[in-house]
Amino acid sequence: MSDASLHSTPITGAAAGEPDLRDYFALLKPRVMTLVVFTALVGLVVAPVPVHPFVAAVSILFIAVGGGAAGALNMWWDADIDAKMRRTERRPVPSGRVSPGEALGLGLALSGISVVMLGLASNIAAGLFLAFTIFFYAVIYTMWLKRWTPQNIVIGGAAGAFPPAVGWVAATGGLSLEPVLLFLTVFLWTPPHFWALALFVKSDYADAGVPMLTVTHGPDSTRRHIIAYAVILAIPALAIAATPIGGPVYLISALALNAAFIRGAWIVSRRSTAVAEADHFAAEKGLFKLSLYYLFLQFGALLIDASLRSAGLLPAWGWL
Ligand code: HEM
Ligand SMILES: CC(C)=CCC/C(C)=C/CC/C(C)=C/COP(=O)(O)OP(=O)(O)O
Repeated sequence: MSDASLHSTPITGAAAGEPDLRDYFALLKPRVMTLVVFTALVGLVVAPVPVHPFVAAVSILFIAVGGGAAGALNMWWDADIDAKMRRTERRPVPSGRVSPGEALGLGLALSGISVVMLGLASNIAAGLFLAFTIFFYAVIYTMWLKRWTPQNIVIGGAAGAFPPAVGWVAATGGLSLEPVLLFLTVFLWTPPHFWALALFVKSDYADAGVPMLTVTHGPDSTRRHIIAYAVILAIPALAIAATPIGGPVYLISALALNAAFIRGAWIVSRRSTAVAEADHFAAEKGLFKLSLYYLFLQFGALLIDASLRSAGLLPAWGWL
């Protein structure tokens, strides 16, 4: 048996059952990927080069397939960790309903298909960028950083931040300031998004031996990190408002959402574990939820400004 298959030995027995299509779909991490794919869609739509709707739809479809492929590779490699955490123990591989080989095969096949199809549908640069993104999540983050350093989320978070830039490259064939700012926004958003959650599922990571910041540096340090990232995040998020893809709707949303996110992070940063435990981590759970609304609404606002612009209702905008 290879190292890799040893690494992802599934639980068998009572927990195991016959797989159905839903198990294979679950390997693609569909819920998390919806937001990833939405950010890629926005990157593609707000780019200054108009894309034929069919090409746009096919490109987004294969970015979604690529994201799913990366999820399957992550679930293949992480089956041993997932088996030790309550949140993840019922996933298809640790529960024994899907074999590690099937998860690996699906991940590799969908990676190949998505990269080639995105390259054909849009351009080679976008295909290569998607391949790099899948590699970054499956290999750099999952196989290397996640088990090695508490900075796993910070560095590995880049994988989840590439998709809007992949969408932009699919439309334009190149990069500029705007996709870099979109990247930075998701990149700096990821640590507070994840650490807020890690504060209330801390014991799970400790049990699985994953060196999350909450485990290695403790909750107080994690709380300070959360407020620091929330404040720095506002810089690229607000800078986008000053570029040609910004607009009044984005500007107002960015001001309101960043203020709300900083406020939520500030409240979390001022709490002790004892206070948090007393109210069942209400503020931490609230911040995690807010993080999801934050990204969805911020990117949604860019779509609204782009629609206003293409309807001729918004003059040229931006000074960056
Ligand atoms: C290294 C980076 C990240 C880590 C470690 C992380 C971790 C997590 C975890 C552990 C959850 C809990 C629920 C679940 O397992 O589904 C979650 C939920 C979620 N994450 Fe992240 N996340 C990361 C990046 C991202 C990115 C880049 C996006 C989107 C742009 C995203 C979107 C979501 C969404 C939409 C949910 C809610 C899913 C649901 O409702 O079940 N995450 N994340
Ligand atoms: C287009 C493309 C290739 C996109 C990839 C997007 C990407 C990197 C998303 C990361 C989000 C995610 C599921 C993190 C979970 O981390 P984890 O695996 O440590 O969490 P877990 O404990 O839930 O498994």
